[in-house]
Amino acid sequence: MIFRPGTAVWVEHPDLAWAEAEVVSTAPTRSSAPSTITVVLLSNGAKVSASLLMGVAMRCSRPVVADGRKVLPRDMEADLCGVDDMTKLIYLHEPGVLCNLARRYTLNEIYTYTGRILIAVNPFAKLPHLYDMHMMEQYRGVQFGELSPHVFAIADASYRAMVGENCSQSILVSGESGAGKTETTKLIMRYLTFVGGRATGNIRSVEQQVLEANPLLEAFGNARTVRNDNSSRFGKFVQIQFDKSGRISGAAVRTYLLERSRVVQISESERNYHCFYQLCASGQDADKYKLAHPRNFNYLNQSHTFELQGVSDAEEYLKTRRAMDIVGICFADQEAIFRIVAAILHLGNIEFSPGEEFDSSAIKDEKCRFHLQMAADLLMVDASLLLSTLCFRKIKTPEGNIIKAVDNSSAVIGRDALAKTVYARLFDWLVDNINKSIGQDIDSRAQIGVLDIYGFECFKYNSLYFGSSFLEFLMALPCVSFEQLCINFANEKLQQHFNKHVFKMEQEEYKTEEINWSYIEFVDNQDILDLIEKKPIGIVSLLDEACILGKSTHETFATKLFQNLRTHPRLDKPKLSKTDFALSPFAGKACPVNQHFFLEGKISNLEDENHLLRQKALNLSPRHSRTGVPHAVQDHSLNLHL
Ligand SMILES: Nc1ncnc2c1ncn2[C@@H]1O[C@H](COP(=O)(O)OP(=O)(O)OP(=O)(O)O)[C@@H](O)[C@H]1O
Repeated sequence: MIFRPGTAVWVEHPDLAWAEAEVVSTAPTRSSAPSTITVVLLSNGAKVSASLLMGVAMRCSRPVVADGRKVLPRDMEADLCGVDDMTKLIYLHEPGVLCNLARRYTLNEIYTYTGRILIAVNPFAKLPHLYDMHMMEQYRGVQFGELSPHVFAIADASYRAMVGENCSQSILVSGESGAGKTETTKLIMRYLTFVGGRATGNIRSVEQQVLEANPLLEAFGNARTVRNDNSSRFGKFVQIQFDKSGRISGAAVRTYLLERSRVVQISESERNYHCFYQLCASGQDADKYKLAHPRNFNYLNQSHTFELQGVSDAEEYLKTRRAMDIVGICFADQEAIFRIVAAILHLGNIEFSPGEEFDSSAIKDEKCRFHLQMAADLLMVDASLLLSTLCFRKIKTPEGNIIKAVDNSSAVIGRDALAKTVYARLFDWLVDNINKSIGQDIDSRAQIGVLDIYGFECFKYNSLYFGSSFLEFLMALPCVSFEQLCINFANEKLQQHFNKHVFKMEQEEYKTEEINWSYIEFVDNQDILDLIEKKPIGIVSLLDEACILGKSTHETFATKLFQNLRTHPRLDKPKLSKTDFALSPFAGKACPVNQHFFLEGKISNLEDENHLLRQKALNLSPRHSRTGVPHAVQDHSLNLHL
């Protein structure tokens, strides 16, 4: 593209993302430097700062100097109402796409296609006419693309492909927190039950059953974040199964990547999982488990947000109980579930002080002893055994086991690891029960899977792990956890799947069939996948190795990482740090900030879930049930073989 005076352009803008502009003049280009051009903003830019545009002060309608690389061509003849498929745009670049979506959004058109991909812009308003029965009737069996873009069209296309090609289908719903993934997933399920509804009169439909299980999944898997009061902190794959005649015959819910770190660590203005607050507000049940206001519990009071606007936790508690009834969880199991929730809160209040011996720990005071006793009683384990499990570790050697005391911070890490694991197992147990209630068809002919999973998370800093000494710094960050690495890795995998099917395989086929086509360039992210997962030298393998070696530190890990992978184009070493490393993910092109994985404190902490808990497995065995805890709960949540 040659920019001449008068050329219509988009110019990157610190507040608006992109602003409409027109080229005034171009500076002479030297081959070594990017050309700079002078443009005039077309909008009233009185409040716009020009600091990002080469730092030159800018005022309304005055020419500004812009970095030539941040100026993109603008289609002057683009339809003011936008186009329903982005592939019709003359310039398919970021400002073109955003402008098209914005134009359509102002006309209440929240859906737009990009080929077979549907982009949904969250309306944050109820649009019942978009999803009523009449709308479903309209989209039924209609060729994709014939009607306006709609989530029902996607669902219909996959249903018809499943029936016509006798082949299972998947729909991926991705986006950042609050984008509307869960709502979209529900709409897809509603449409699928509309076209493939079970021909049974009074049996609750699968959609109803999956939806009825939602309050339960949400109570244990959703939390308030800075972006969404009811953010799902887990990925979900709903499989709707169909029989020979295309009728729904069963369903299953699989969950992924529950954000375990949230159980023990929350940022300001966020909340822990809803169930903790619900139980604290439950009145008699809270008294029974010696619970009080959330501000009294370490796992809840790291943030000062205890309530949600317009939500009564006491009422939500009753709804959760009702959902448990619907899903068929008996009263005894329900009691056991909430005992575990209460136990986790008490566990979090167990604090340690230095023990008498060097590098040892002991329970801090009488108050902590009370919480220890409560946690042990609720988990039905021996209190002194629980304490010694937290304050000592067992090291296996060829000569036999060695029992070694651990210092305060290690005891805290062990405590938190225990809380996270107990919670994660409880969540898995709930999902298993929901699946039993919905009923799966193991003989189904084909299925449609809907994957609702968080998109790339790009915070200023994503932490790989942290030591307690680092906590204050971390509290200031929007969100930090090892899980972000896993989430982004999962998204890289999905991107690779997409690349493989949309670009690689398609183009291979053209080649085989000798079809004349022009090769489409795409960013292949295989190299970032290799960087993370390749064995024996990849980030995960090196981390595993560091965890096995007891003496690893962040420095030794970083040294090893750069020794082995320094030349990898996706790995960067920030200049001013010995322990940071930065990855350039697939989505990094769109993110101004690379993801930094801080490695501070002790890397041996990385043992937490795996190694340390395996150690504890040797120490802590559950006491026999005194009050007849149901087997199912013992199997899945109390008897954790810690
Ligand atoms: N199609 C829609 N129509 C109306 N409102 C919507 C729609 N999609 C989303 N919303 C609104 O946006 C809110 C957030 O949506 P949702 O919970 O689906 O986001 P999400 O992408 O699943 O977020 P998270 O990843 O944090 O769980 C919803 O509670 C709802 O108010």
